[in-house]
Amino acid sequence: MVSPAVSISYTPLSICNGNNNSWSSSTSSKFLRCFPSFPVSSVDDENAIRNRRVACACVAPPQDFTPAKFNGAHKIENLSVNKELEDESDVLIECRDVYKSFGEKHILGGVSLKIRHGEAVGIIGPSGTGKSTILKIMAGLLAPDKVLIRGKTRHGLISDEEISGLRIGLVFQSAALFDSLTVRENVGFLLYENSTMHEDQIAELVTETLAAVGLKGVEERLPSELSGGMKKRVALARSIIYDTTKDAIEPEVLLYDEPTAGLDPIASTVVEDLIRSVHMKGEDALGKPGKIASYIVVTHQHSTIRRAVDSLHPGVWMGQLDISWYKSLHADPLMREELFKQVSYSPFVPQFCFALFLLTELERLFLSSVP
Ligand SMILES: Nc1ncnc2c1ncn2[C@@H]1O[C@H](COP(=O)(O)OP(=O)(O)OP(=O)(O)O)[C@@H](O)[C@H]1O
Repeated sequence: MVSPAVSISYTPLSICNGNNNSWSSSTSSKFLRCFPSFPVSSVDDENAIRNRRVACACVAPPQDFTPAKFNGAHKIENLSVNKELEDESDVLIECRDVYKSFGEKHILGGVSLKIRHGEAVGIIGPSGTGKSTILKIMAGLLAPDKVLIRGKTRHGLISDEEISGLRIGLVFQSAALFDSLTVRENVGFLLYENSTMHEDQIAELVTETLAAVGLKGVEERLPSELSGGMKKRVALARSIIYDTTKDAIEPEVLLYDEPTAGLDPIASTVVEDLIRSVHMKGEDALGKPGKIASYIVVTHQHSTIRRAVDSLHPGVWMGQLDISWYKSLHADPLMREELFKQVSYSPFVPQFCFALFLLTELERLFLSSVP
């Protein structure tokens, strides 16, 4: 299993997205440039917006954390260098310098990220910055313009064959159920189409999988007869069902695109807890351990960050779970406040929090002075 240690400077999943960036090829050194650029770029806010630059903060401290380590930039560099020497064998997906444009619109300008085994990672950022796009690229649904994507055996553009090297599930923002198919047919779709399993076997497995996400007796309903929250749970069930007649073909990585968008707080909580429960560190509604090794959640909801990515348990902060936050320089101020609030709850990172807080306040002061 994974090395849980994550330092401020190390980026288990780091996005730095900017057309103008001049990072070097090493992931860690990219982040070193990215992080200090946070307040500096704010000085050139117009530029930052034009370049759609997304800065990232990775706030889980390393295992051997002592507050003294977060005294200054030189410390951050040292930590980063240490991490660079670490074993990379637990990296499930690595994207390096992913570029994507739609016509004249440059959406991703050199995004780099790593997903390690066991990580639960959140991605936040304003609308239109390419969060869904990067998920689709990772899932192989979109071809990037220029890229190096590594997923176990996978290099370059993703093909079906290569995907078999790493099993990825994607839960779409809209649930994306087939309206004319029943819940059973939706959840078992892949198995009906692609497996040698008998129909009764699939039906049984569908019922079991639905029960794992807390849904019972809805197998024969149409999607139009479900609430928004139920649809999301059906979509989740569809993404975690797998052919039990084969060895290990359940997805290893699940990508959630705004899984709680449009849900009320209670329905959101249910989905957030489900996301946790299907992770290998969780337990599903039937009490079985989850099978998903790692997941990424794109979200705009504070509660989802808190519940599905960041549980403020000290263990989390000590590295049982890696947490990354992405934030835009012009991000939703509430989201940013949430980030700092959560960070500052942690007794382990007071100095880092204080530094971030100061930087934010400085940036805010500067922005408020811009006419
Ligand atoms: N297939 C496509 N063709 C053309 N433009 C696209 C396509 N997919 C996405 N875009 C554009 O790319 C940009 C980024 O889209 P994306 O959905 O990745 O953003 P996002 O960060 O996930 O936004 P949101 O938070 O609103 O979901 C948007 O401006 C969108 O219009």
